[in-house]
Amino acid sequence: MNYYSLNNKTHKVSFEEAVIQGLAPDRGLYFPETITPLSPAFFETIETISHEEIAFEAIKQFVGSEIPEAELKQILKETLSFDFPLVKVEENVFSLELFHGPTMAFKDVGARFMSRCLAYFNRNKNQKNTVLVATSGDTGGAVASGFLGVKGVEVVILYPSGKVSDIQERQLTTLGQNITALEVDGVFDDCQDMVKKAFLDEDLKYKNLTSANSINIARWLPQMFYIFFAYRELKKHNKPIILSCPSGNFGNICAGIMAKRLGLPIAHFVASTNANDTVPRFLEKGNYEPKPSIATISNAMDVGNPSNFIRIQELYDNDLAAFQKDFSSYSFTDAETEATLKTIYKNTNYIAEPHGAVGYLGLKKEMQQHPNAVGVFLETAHPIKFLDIVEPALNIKLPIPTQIESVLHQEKVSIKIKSYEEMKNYLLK
Ligand SMILES: Cc1ncc(COP(=O)(O)O)c(C=O)c1O
Ligand SMILES: N[C@@H](CCOP(=O)(O)O)C(=O)O
Repeated sequence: MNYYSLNNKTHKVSFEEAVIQGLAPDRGLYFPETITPLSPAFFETIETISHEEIAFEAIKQFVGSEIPEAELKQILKETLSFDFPLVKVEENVFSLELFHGPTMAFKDVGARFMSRCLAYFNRNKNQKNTVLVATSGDTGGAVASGFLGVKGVEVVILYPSGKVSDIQERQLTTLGQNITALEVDGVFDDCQDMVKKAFLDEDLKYKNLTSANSINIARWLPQMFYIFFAYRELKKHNKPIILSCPSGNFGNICAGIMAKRLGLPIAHFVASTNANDTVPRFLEKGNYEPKPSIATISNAMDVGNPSNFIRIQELYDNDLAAFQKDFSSYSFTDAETEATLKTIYKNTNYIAEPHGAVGYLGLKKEMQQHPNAVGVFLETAHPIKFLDIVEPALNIKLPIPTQIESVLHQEKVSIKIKSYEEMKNYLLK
């Protein structure tokens, strides 16, 4: 399979090159040259197929022959070694819990898949790669865990100082070995801009930089799997499906749209955002006007200029009317989010966290227009990661899961930086 740059469609690379480069030399995101729907027979029997087999069917055309079938299946087996439960929250409303992996964030799947693809491509090479990653909270921890100890790979994580939760910060600053955390005096968008700028920097060419953000197709595409897993469980309801993704950088919802292009019958997508409302404003006014990100209690979605929006526009061929038919986007305040955490708990006993609560709000709003539908919102992280918000809001004490316990008493190690030049100096050292 070839991938083209969204800045120049004549620039094409293989899957391997796209994974190793991360971003195209012209700073464009890579996008698959073709998307071929899966056979109707696959969807007819999906409820009888294992997660690993579903994932293999979904991803194989995007990898092509560059990783042999047996190795790809092994990568998927290791990547998907935990549960993705679909939990009924209320009549016709389900939460797809994506937080049962090693760092309790939905990024675990993409990070584990990408690290294994990179290790496969590097198996006979004597070269080093530097993986750069910008995080607003969760990607950093998942990438740190997914790449820990991977031979020939150095990981550098940029995160906005003071804008991630305590547990998120521990997850990305305490592992050591081949993982370094750079604490940036700025917001997430500054971190993402620094990562993108580094790819164009001739002085850094020899570092073999790649990205482990959703910029990288091997981090982004596996996020399609979740929507297949949800459909596997929801199919029996025989109702139109509404999917709400709590959205920040819009990689997850964009992967959901890819799943629809593969034939998955999702009736409508909802991108639910916090106060960072660049996409809801676009849908309302037709102008894409990014603005600096605003700090909220759903901090991992504090993104003012969502990197994947350009991929979504490509999927709809920049046709706003077609896009609006399939897709809505709503923004919610912190007060609404916190009130919703409380209401869900009071009415159903379900413990959500701020990102999931934003997803729930968007789902409920959209479902008013689809009374015969069944809805699913993504619970993208475990509530423990936001205990400062969840515990006082619900007046409960959350037990500490084992995945989190191990980082709680480790010492934070980070390097504070203020500018691109400081990051570059660190990389050149
Ligand atoms: C917990 C959580 N929820 C939601 C999101 C938003 O996902 P996306 O950036 O793919 O829109 C993120 C960030 O990736 C996250 O970490
Ligand atoms: N929300 C993310 C931000 C980066 O997202 P990505 O999917 O584009 O890597 C985070 O939690 O770090």
